[in-house]
Amino acid sequence: MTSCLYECLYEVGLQQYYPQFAALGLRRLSHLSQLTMEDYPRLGVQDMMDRTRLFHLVQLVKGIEDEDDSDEKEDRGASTEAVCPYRKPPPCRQLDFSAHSTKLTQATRNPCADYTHTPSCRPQTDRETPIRNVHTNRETQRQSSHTPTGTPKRSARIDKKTHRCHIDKVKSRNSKTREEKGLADPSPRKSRLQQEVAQVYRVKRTPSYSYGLPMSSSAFSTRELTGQASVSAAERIRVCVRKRPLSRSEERRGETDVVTAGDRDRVLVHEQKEAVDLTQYVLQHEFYFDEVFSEACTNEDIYKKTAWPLIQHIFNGGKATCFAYGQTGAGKTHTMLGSSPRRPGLYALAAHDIFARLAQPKAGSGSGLVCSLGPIYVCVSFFEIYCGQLYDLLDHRKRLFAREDGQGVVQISGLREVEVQSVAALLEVISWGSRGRSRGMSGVNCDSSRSHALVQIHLRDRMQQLVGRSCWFQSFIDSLDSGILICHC
Ligand SMILES: Nc1ncnc2c1ncn2[C@@H]1O[C@H](COP(=O)(O)OP(=O)(O)OP(=O)(O)O)[C@@H](O)[C@H]1O
Repeated sequence: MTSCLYECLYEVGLQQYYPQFAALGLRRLSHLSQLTMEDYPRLGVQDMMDRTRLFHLVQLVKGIEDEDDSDEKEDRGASTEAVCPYRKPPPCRQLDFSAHSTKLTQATRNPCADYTHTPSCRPQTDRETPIRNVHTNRETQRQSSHTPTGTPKRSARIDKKTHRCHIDKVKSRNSKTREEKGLADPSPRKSRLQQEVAQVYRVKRTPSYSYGLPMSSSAFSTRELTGQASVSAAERIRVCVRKRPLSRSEERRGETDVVTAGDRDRVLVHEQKEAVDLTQYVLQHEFYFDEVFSEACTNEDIYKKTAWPLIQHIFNGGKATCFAYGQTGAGKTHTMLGSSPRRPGLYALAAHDIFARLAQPKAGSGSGLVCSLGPIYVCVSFFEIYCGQLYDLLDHRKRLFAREDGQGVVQISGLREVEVQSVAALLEVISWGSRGRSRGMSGVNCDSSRSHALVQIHLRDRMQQLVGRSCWFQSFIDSLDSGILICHC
């Protein structure tokens, strides 16, 4: 660890400070171990990110020095232990999860070290349980190099890589020295950095913890009791989650996937955290839903479990709503419209089923549909809510108004309804209407729909009476008597 200070500073993106380091006589990597945080301003390191990077680098150098020291002590034999009264205990963060309060974790103070291990001030709660060190160094590197929002953090990325490289260099130098001295190679020991893996804590569900299904929900209690994700017929609103894979551009940017679609009803969100002593750890949140679809699921899988039962419901004279909700770029359009004609979305799959059902002989009576007045017609309307205003997408974006009728039911006055007689016609109407939607570019989606869209498919008898209705929302919800909420993440 004699030189390569510039090289190391360069690796962590701090090379611009090298002249100040040199001016203050810091020319070797080993000199960094003398630095304290009070020295940072004198070196011109004011920026918070740069301070963090420098801190990590200094800790690394100290770790390597400690390792060298203990290696040498081992080489010299146990008798030398008596010479140094301060045998350094292994670094150990004792996290006390029994307290509810904001009791601070106190790291073991090392009398030999020339720095004080800053106590972590992460609030301790009995909802957080350390589970295991799940990440290898490489995984930790991936995890820790990103903020929870996925922004790459150069310092952390560089840290582990550079540090490893230096550990290897130092180790090879040490072993050479040992060989020269004729000493035996000590048993392989893991370096401090190699031992440094992100702790994962899972947030446990407690009565006051209300993520996911309400604890009062029948599904929740059934699941709790039987351990199964059974769905009771009485459940009228189901909430499902679809997780999309990282996009190519996200992968290119090296972003981390922080969501895991667990079992069929569970989602895990891995929240990257950093304690004040800059220790990285991961807080895992568990969320429960009626159904969880992983990135491996197709639109067909989702349709079968979500929208298909709704179609059966409308043929029994009911009203149903399918509401796709999620932040921009989460995959609502992908689910609802599909990505290509060969990979249809929920609209198309539903349209096929509706017309297939209508084509069945005695569709009305056989299916339980109330259609004593003869054949049933399929009518479509399509409008959007943009900046608080309603626009008819099937009528040249005509401005619409929501009004309450005598029964207190909200009606969209002036909304155009188009009768369709085939699947192709229905899809053509939807795709024609979609072209009129307000679009824009968002941070994560270059072709982002900037409005809330609402497709309604009405089944009417020849007296124009409504005998069944399905609504297909993207982002917007209305009163519904039965429905599916597909959240996207
Ligand atoms: N499950 C998925 N599998 C593969 N790619 C997906 C998936 N979900 C979304 N994508 C892709 O992600 C990108 C954004 O998806 P999409 O346009 O559907 O998002 P959105 O939620 O409708 O966004 P916005 O609200 O901005 O319109 C698209 O390129 C889409 O193909």
